[in-house]
Amino acid sequence: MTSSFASLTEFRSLLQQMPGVDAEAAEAARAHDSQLTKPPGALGRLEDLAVWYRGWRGGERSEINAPQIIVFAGNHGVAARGVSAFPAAVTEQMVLNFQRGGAAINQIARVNGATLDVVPLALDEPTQDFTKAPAMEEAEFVEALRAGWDAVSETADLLVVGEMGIANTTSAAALACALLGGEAAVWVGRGTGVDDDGLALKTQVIAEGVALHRDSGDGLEILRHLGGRELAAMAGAMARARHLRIPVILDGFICCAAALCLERTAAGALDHAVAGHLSAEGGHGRLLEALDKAPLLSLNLRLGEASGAGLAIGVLKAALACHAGMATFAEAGVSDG
Ligand SMILES: Cc1cc2ncn([C@H]3O[C@H](COP(=O)(O)O)[C@@H](O)[C@H]3O)c2cc1C
Ligand SMILES: O=C(O)c1cccnc1
Repeated sequence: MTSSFASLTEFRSLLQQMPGVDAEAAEAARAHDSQLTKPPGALGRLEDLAVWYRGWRGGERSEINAPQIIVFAGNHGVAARGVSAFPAAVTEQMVLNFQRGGAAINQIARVNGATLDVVPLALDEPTQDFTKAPAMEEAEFVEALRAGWDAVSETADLLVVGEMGIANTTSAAALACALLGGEAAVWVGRGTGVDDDGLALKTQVIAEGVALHRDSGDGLEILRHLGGRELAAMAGAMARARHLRIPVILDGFICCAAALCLERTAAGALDHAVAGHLSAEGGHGRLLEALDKAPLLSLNLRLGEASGAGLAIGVLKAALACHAGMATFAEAGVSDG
Protein backbone atom coordinates (compact mmCIF):
# COMPACT_ATOMS: atom_id res chain seq x y z
CA MET A 1 0.00 0.00 0.00
CA THR A 2 2.77 2.44 0.80
CA SER A 3 5.64 1.01 -1.24
CA SER A 4 7.92 3.64 -2.69
CA PHE A 5 8.97 4.00 -6.33
CA ALA A 6 12.22 4.09 -8.28
CA SER A 7 11.09 5.72 -11.52
CA LEU A 8 8.58 8.14 -12.95
CA THR A 9 6.78 5.21 -14.56
CA GLU A 10 6.37 3.56 -11.16
CA PHE A 11 5.13 6.80 -9.62
CA ARG A 12 2.62 7.17 -12.48
CA SER A 13 1.34 3.70 -11.89
CA LEU A 14 0.92 4.43 -8.15
CA LEU A 15 -1.25 7.39 -9.18
CA GLN A 16 -3.44 4.99 -11.14
CA GLN A 17 -3.94 2.75 -8.08
CA MET A 18 -5.22 5.28 -5.59
CA PRO A 19 -7.73 4.15 -2.96
CA GLY A 20 -11.13 5.82 -3.10
CA VAL A 21 -13.37 7.24 -0.42
CA ASP A 22 -15.11 4.81 1.97
CA ALA A 23 -18.70 5.47 0.89
CA GLU A 24 -20.14 3.49 3.83
CA ALA A 25 -18.18 5.52 6.38
CA ALA A 26 -19.24 8.76 4.68
CA GLU A 27 -22.87 7.62 4.68
CA ALA A 28 -22.68 6.71 8.40
CA ALA A 29 -21.19 10.15 9.13
CA ARG A 30 -23.99 11.88 7.19
CA ALA A 31 -26.60 9.86 9.09
CA HIS A 32 -24.99 10.71 12.44
CA ASP A 33 -24.87 14.40 11.53
CA SER A 34 -28.62 14.39 10.86
CA GLN A 35 -29.23 13.34 14.50
CA LEU A 36 -27.23 16.17 16.09
CA THR A 37 -28.87 18.97 18.08
CA LYS A 38 -28.96 21.68 15.40
CA PRO A 39 -31.21 22.56 12.50
CA PRO A 40 -30.22 20.43 9.47
CA GLY A 41 -27.41 22.14 7.57
CA ALA A 42 -26.90 24.81 10.22
CA LEU A 43 -23.21 23.98 10.58
CA GLY A 44 -22.76 24.56 6.85
CA ARG A 45 -19.43 23.43 5.50
CA LEU A 46 -18.38 22.07 8.90
CA GLU A 47 -20.87 19.25 8.27
CA ASP A 48 -19.38 18.49 4.85
CA LEU A 49 -15.88 18.55 6.33
CA ALA A 50 -16.76 15.97 8.97
CA VAL A 51 -18.38 13.68 6.37
CA TRP A 52 -15.43 14.12 4.00
CA TYR A 53 -12.88 13.41 6.75
CA ARG A 54 -14.63 10.31 8.05
CA GLY A 55 -15.11 9.07 4.49
CA TRP A 56 -11.37 9.16 3.89
CA ARG A 57 -10.30 7.81 7.26
CA GLY A 58 -13.01 5.12 7.31
CA GLY A 59 -14.59 3.58 10.39
CA GLU A 60 -15.43 5.59 13.45
CA ARG A 61 -12.25 7.66 13.64
CA SER A 62 -13.31 11.23 13.74
CA GLU A 63 -10.75 13.11 15.80
CA ILE A 64 -7.58 14.77 14.64
CA ASN A 65 -4.80 13.99 17.08
CA ALA A 66 -1.71 13.90 14.90
CA PRO A 67 -1.73 16.56 12.17
CA GLN A 68 1.56 16.79 10.27
CA ILE A 69 2.80 19.91 8.49
CA ILE A 70 5.76 19.52 6.14
CA VAL A 71 7.54 22.50 4.61
CA PHE A 72 9.73 21.62 1.62
CA ALA A 73 12.40 24.06 0.44
CA GLY A 74 14.06 24.34 -2.96
CA ASN A 75 15.98 26.83 -5.05
CA HIS A 76 15.11 27.94 -8.58
CA GLY A 77 17.45 28.73 -11.46
CA VAL A 78 14.89 31.18 -12.78
CA ALA A 79 15.48 33.36 -9.68
CA ALA A 80 18.57 34.65 -11.52
CA ARG A 81 16.21 36.41 -13.95
CA GLY A 82 15.20 38.83 -11.17
CA VAL A 83 11.61 37.63 -10.76
CA SER A 84 11.46 37.90 -6.93
CA ALA A 85 11.73 40.92 -4.65
CA PHE A 86 14.16 38.89 -2.48
CA PRO A 87 17.49 37.15 -3.22
CA ALA A 88 17.69 33.36 -3.56
CA ALA A 89 19.80 33.18 -0.37
CA VAL A 90 16.60 33.81 1.61
CA THR A 91 15.43 30.25 0.94
CA GLU A 92 18.23 28.76 3.04
CA GLN A 93 18.06 31.55 5.62
CA MET A 94 14.37 30.84 6.11
CA VAL A 95 15.07 27.11 6.51
CA LEU A 96 17.27 28.02 9.48
CA ASN A 97 14.51 30.28 10.75
CA PHE A 98 11.99 27.39 10.53
CA GLN A 99 14.43 25.13 12.36
CA ARG A 100 14.81 27.69 15.16
CA GLY A 101 11.07 28.26 15.47
CA GLY A 102 11.05 31.86 14.23
CA ALA A 103 8.77 31.75 11.16
CA ALA A 104 5.02 32.30 10.91
CA ILE A 105 4.40 28.61 10.28
CA ASN A 106 6.12 27.64 13.55
CA GLN A 107 3.57 29.67 15.49
CA ILE A 108 0.61 28.47 13.40
CA ALA A 109 1.68 24.83 13.79
CA ARG A 110 2.03 25.20 17.55
CA VAL A 111 -1.37 26.77 18.20
CA ASN A 112 -3.03 24.13 16.02
CA GLY A 113 -1.25 21.21 17.71
CA ALA A 114 0.58 20.09 14.56
CA THR A 115 4.07 18.69 14.17
CA LEU A 116 6.26 20.63 11.74
CA ASP A 117 8.90 18.96 9.59
CA VAL A 118 11.23 21.01 7.43
CA VAL A 119 12.80 19.31 4.41
CA PRO A 120 15.47 21.26 2.49
CA LEU A 121 16.06 19.84 -0.99
CA ALA A 122 19.54 20.29 -2.52
CA LEU A 123 19.52 24.03 -1.81
CA ASP A 124 23.02 24.47 -3.20
CA GLU A 125 21.89 23.05 -6.55
CA PRO A 126 19.17 25.30 -7.94
CA THR A 127 17.00 23.88 -10.70
CA GLN A 128 17.80 24.94 -14.27
CA ASP A 129 16.36 28.25 -15.48
CA PHE A 130 13.22 26.96 -17.22
CA THR A 131 13.42 29.63 -19.92
CA LYS A 132 16.49 27.75 -21.19
CA ALA A 133 16.06 24.10 -20.26
CA PRO A 134 13.79 21.73 -18.32
CA ALA A 135 13.96 22.70 -14.64
CA MET A 136 14.86 19.15 -13.62
CA GLU A 137 16.34 16.02 -15.17
CA GLU A 138 14.16 12.99 -14.67
CA ALA A 139 16.39 11.51 -11.94
CA GLU A 140 16.36 14.77 -9.94
CA PHE A 141 12.62 15.02 -10.34
CA VAL A 142 12.03 11.45 -9.12
CA GLU A 143 14.32 12.11 -6.15
CA ALA A 144 12.26 15.17 -5.20
CA LEU A 145 8.95 13.32 -5.60
CA ARG A 146 10.35 10.57 -3.40
CA ALA A 147 11.57 13.02 -0.76
CA GLY A 148 7.95 14.14 -0.46
CA TRP A 149 6.58 10.62 -0.45
CA ASP A 150 9.04 9.54 2.27
CA ALA A 151 8.42 12.57 4.48
CA VAL A 152 4.81 11.67 5.25
CA SER A 153 4.36 9.99 8.62
CA GLU A 154 2.27 6.82 8.48
CA THR A 155 0.75 7.77 11.82
CA ALA A 156 -0.39 11.25 10.77
CA ASP A 157 -4.17 11.73 10.65
CA LEU A 158 -4.04 14.93 8.59
CA LEU A 159 -1.42 16.31 6.20
CA VAL A 160 -0.60 19.91 5.29
CA VAL A 161 2.24 20.62 2.86
CA GLY A 162 3.91 23.95 2.29
CA GLU A 163 6.98 25.41 0.67
CA MET A 164 9.83 27.86 0.80
CA GLY A 165 11.64 28.71 -2.42
CA ILE A 166 12.49 32.15 -3.72
CA ALA A 167 11.00 32.60 -7.22
CA ASN A 168 8.50 29.78 -6.83
CA THR A 169 5.47 31.97 -7.57
CA THR A 170 7.00 32.32 -11.06
CA SER A 171 7.23 28.56 -11.32
CA ALA A 172 3.67 28.06 -10.00
CA ALA A 173 2.24 30.61 -12.45
CA ALA A 174 4.06 28.91 -15.33
CA LEU A 175 2.61 25.53 -14.31
CA ALA A 176 -0.92 26.93 -14.13
CA CYS A 177 -0.51 28.72 -17.46
CA ALA A 178 0.89 25.63 -19.21
CA LEU A 179 -1.82 23.32 -17.87
CA LEU A 180 -4.84 25.61 -17.95
CA GLY A 181 -4.04 27.99 -20.81
CA GLY A 182 -4.56 31.73 -21.05
CA GLU A 183 -2.01 34.50 -21.12
CA ALA A 184 0.85 34.60 -18.60
CA ALA A 185 -0.61 37.91 -17.37
CA VAL A 186 -3.67 36.04 -16.08
CA TRP A 187 -1.56 33.84 -13.82
CA VAL A 188 1.25 36.14 -12.69
CA GLY A 189 1.19 37.78 -9.26
CA ARG A 190 3.50 39.92 -7.17
CA GLY A 191 4.76 37.08 -4.95
CA THR A 192 7.06 38.61 -2.33
CA GLY A 193 6.13 42.05 -3.69
CA VAL A 194 7.78 42.86 -7.03
CA ASP A 195 7.11 46.36 -8.38
CA ASP A 196 5.47 47.10 -11.73
CA ASP A 197 8.68 46.64 -13.70
CA GLY A 198 9.34 43.42 -11.84
CA LEU A 199 5.83 42.22 -12.63
CA ALA A 200 6.31 42.93 -16.35
CA LEU A 201 9.61 41.04 -16.37
CA LYS A 202 8.08 38.14 -14.43
CA THR A 203 5.19 37.93 -16.91
CA GLN A 204 7.67 37.80 -19.78
CA VAL A 205 9.71 35.06 -18.07
CA ILE A 206 6.59 32.96 -17.44
CA ALA A 207 5.51 33.37 -21.08
CA GLU A 208 8.97 32.28 -22.29
CA GLY A 209 8.96 29.19 -20.10
CA VAL A 210 5.44 28.21 -21.08
CA ALA A 211 6.18 28.66 -24.81
CA LEU A 212 9.19 26.36 -24.44
CA HIS A 213 7.60 23.60 -22.34
CA ARG A 214 3.81 23.64 -22.68
CA ASP A 215 3.79 20.63 -25.01
CA SER A 216 6.19 18.52 -22.97
CA GLY A 217 3.61 15.97 -21.79
CA ASP A 218 1.23 15.22 -18.92
CA GLY A 219 0.98 17.03 -15.58
CA LEU A 220 4.07 15.29 -14.21
CA GLU A 221 6.19 16.19 -17.23
CA ILE A 222 5.02 19.80 -16.99
CA LEU A 223 5.99 19.73 -13.29
CA ARG A 224 9.46 18.43 -14.20
CA HIS A 225 9.95 21.12 -16.86
CA LEU A 226 8.53 24.18 -15.10
CA GLY A 227 8.38 23.22 -11.41
CA GLY A 228 10.94 22.99 -8.67
CA ARG A 229 12.07 20.41 -6.16
CA GLU A 230 9.78 21.68 -3.39
CA LEU A 231 6.76 21.60 -5.72
CA ALA A 232 7.61 18.04 -6.78
CA ALA A 233 8.04 17.02 -3.15
CA MET A 234 4.64 18.49 -2.27
CA ALA A 235 3.12 16.41 -5.08
CA GLY A 236 4.89 13.28 -3.84
CA ALA A 237 3.66 13.87 -0.29
CA MET A 238 0.06 14.44 -1.39
CA ALA A 239 0.16 11.20 -3.39
CA ARG A 240 1.56 9.28 -0.42
CA ALA A 241 -1.15 10.70 1.83
CA ARG A 242 -3.73 9.37 -0.60
CA HIS A 243 -2.25 5.89 -0.40
CA LEU A 244 -2.29 6.11 3.41
CA ARG A 245 -5.85 7.53 3.39
CA ILE A 246 -4.62 10.66 5.16
CA PRO A 247 -6.78 13.70 4.30
CA VAL A 248 -4.92 16.77 3.04
CA ILE A 249 -5.53 20.51 3.40
CA LEU A 250 -4.15 22.48 0.45
CA ASP A 251 -2.29 25.73 1.03
CA GLY A 252 -1.92 28.66 -1.39
CA PHE A 253 -1.00 29.28 -5.01
CA ILE A 254 2.18 27.22 -5.05
CA CYS A 255 0.79 24.20 -3.25
CA CYS A 256 -2.26 24.24 -5.53
CA ALA A 257 -0.08 24.44 -8.66
CA ALA A 258 1.67 21.26 -7.51
CA ALA A 259 -1.72 19.68 -6.78
CA LEU A 260 -2.96 20.62 -10.26
CA CYS A 261 -0.07 18.69 -11.83
CA LEU A 262 -1.22 15.53 -10.02
CA GLU A 263 -4.86 16.13 -10.89
CA ARG A 264 -4.01 16.59 -14.57
CA THR A 265 -2.02 13.35 -14.52
CA ALA A 266 -4.68 11.26 -12.77
CA ALA A 267 -8.17 12.73 -12.53
CA GLY A 268 -9.49 12.54 -8.97
CA ALA A 269 -5.98 12.47 -7.45
CA LEU A 270 -6.93 15.34 -5.14
CA ASP A 271 -10.27 13.99 -3.95
CA HIS A 272 -8.74 13.47 -0.50
CA ALA A 273 -7.90 17.22 -0.28
CA VAL A 274 -9.79 20.38 0.65
CA ALA A 275 -8.67 23.94 -0.02
CA GLY A 276 -7.48 25.63 3.17
CA HIS A 277 -7.63 29.23 2.02
CA LEU A 278 -7.75 31.74 -0.80
CA SER A 279 -4.36 33.40 -1.20
CA ALA A 280 -3.98 37.05 -2.22
CA GLU A 281 -1.72 35.87 -5.07
CA GLY A 282 -3.57 36.79 -8.27
CA GLY A 283 -4.22 33.46 -9.94
CA HIS A 284 -5.13 31.41 -6.89
CA GLY A 285 -8.90 31.81 -7.21
CA ARG A 286 -8.80 30.56 -10.80
CA LEU A 287 -6.55 27.70 -9.80
CA LEU A 288 -9.01 26.64 -7.09
CA GLU A 289 -11.83 26.79 -9.64
CA ALA A 290 -9.86 24.49 -11.94
CA LEU A 291 -9.40 22.10 -9.01
CA ASP A 292 -13.11 22.49 -8.21
CA LYS A 293 -12.36 23.38 -4.58
CA ALA A 294 -13.81 26.19 -2.49
CA PRO A 295 -11.46 27.72 0.09
CA LEU A 296 -12.27 27.46 3.80
CA LEU A 297 -10.64 30.77 4.75
CA SER A 298 -9.92 34.07 3.03
CA LEU A 299 -7.52 36.12 5.15
CA ASN A 300 -5.55 38.00 2.50
CA LEU A 301 -2.46 35.88 3.19
CA ARG A 302 0.31 35.78 0.58
CA LEU A 303 2.99 33.91 2.43
CA GLY A 304 3.03 30.22 1.57
CA GLU A 305 4.98 28.08 4.12
CA ALA A 306 1.68 26.14 4.61
CA SER A 307 0.35 29.09 6.64
CA GLY A 308 -3.21 29.23 5.25
CA ALA A 309 -3.69 25.48 5.36
CA GLY A 310 -2.16 25.39 8.84
CA LEU A 311 -4.79 27.85 10.03
CA ALA A 312 -7.54 25.72 8.47
CA ILE A 313 -6.49 22.77 10.68
CA GLY A 314 -8.34 24.52 13.49
CA VAL A 315 -11.52 24.73 11.40
CA LEU A 316 -11.36 21.03 10.55
CA LYS A 317 -10.67 20.09 14.18
CA ALA A 318 -13.70 22.11 15.25
CA ALA A 319 -15.86 20.43 12.58
CA LEU A 320 -14.88 17.00 13.89
CA ALA A 321 -15.28 18.03 17.54
CA CYS A 322 -18.86 19.08 16.79
CA HIS A 323 -19.49 15.89 14.86
CA ALA A 324 -18.13 13.65 17.63
CA GLY A 325 -19.06 15.62 20.72
CA MET A 326 -22.53 17.02 20.12
CA ALA A 327 -25.50 15.29 21.67
CA THR A 328 -28.18 13.79 19.45
CA PHE A 329 -31.78 15.04 19.74
CA ALA A 330 -32.66 11.77 21.54
CA GLU A 331 -29.75 11.99 24.00
CA ALA A 332 -30.43 15.61 24.86
CA GLY A 333 -34.22 15.32 24.97
CA VAL A 334 -34.49 18.13 22.44
CA SER A 335 -37.50 18.00 20.14
CA ASP A 336 -36.35 17.34 16.58
CA GLY A 337 -39.12 19.38 15.00
C1 LIG B 1 11.34 36.33 4.32
C2 LIG B 1 10.42 35.48 3.46
C3 LIG B 1 9.70 34.45 4.06
C4 LIG B 1 8.83 33.69 3.26
N1 LIG B 1 8.03 32.66 3.56
C5 LIG B 1 7.41 32.27 2.48
N2 LIG B 1 7.77 33.01 1.44
C6 LIG B 1 7.17 32.87 0.12
O1 LIG B 1 7.78 33.71 -0.85
C7 LIG B 1 8.40 32.98 -1.90
C8 LIG B 1 7.68 33.16 -3.20
O2 LIG B 1 7.67 34.49 -3.66
P1 LIG B 1 8.59 34.92 -4.89
O3 LIG B 1 8.17 34.06 -6.06
O4 LIG B 1 8.27 36.37 -5.09
O5 LIG B 1 10.03 34.71 -4.50
C9 LIG B 1 8.38 31.54 -1.47
O6 LIG B 1 9.57 31.23 -0.85
C10 LIG B 1 7.20 31.50 -0.55
O7 LIG B 1 7.12 30.42 0.28
C11 LIG B 1 8.66 33.92 1.89
C12 LIG B 1 9.42 34.95 1.29
C13 LIG B 1 10.29 35.73 2.07
C14 LIG B 1 11.08 36.84 1.43
O1 LIG C 1 -0.18 31.67 -2.13
C1 LIG C 1 0.99 31.34 -1.93
O2 LIG C 1 1.30 30.15 -1.76
C2 LIG C 1 2.09 32.38 -1.91
C3 LIG C 1 1.86 33.67 -2.29
C4 LIG C 1 2.89 34.59 -2.27
C5 LIG C 1 4.14 34.21 -1.86
N1 LIG C 1 4.35 32.95 -1.50
C6 LIG C 1 3.36 32.04 -1.51
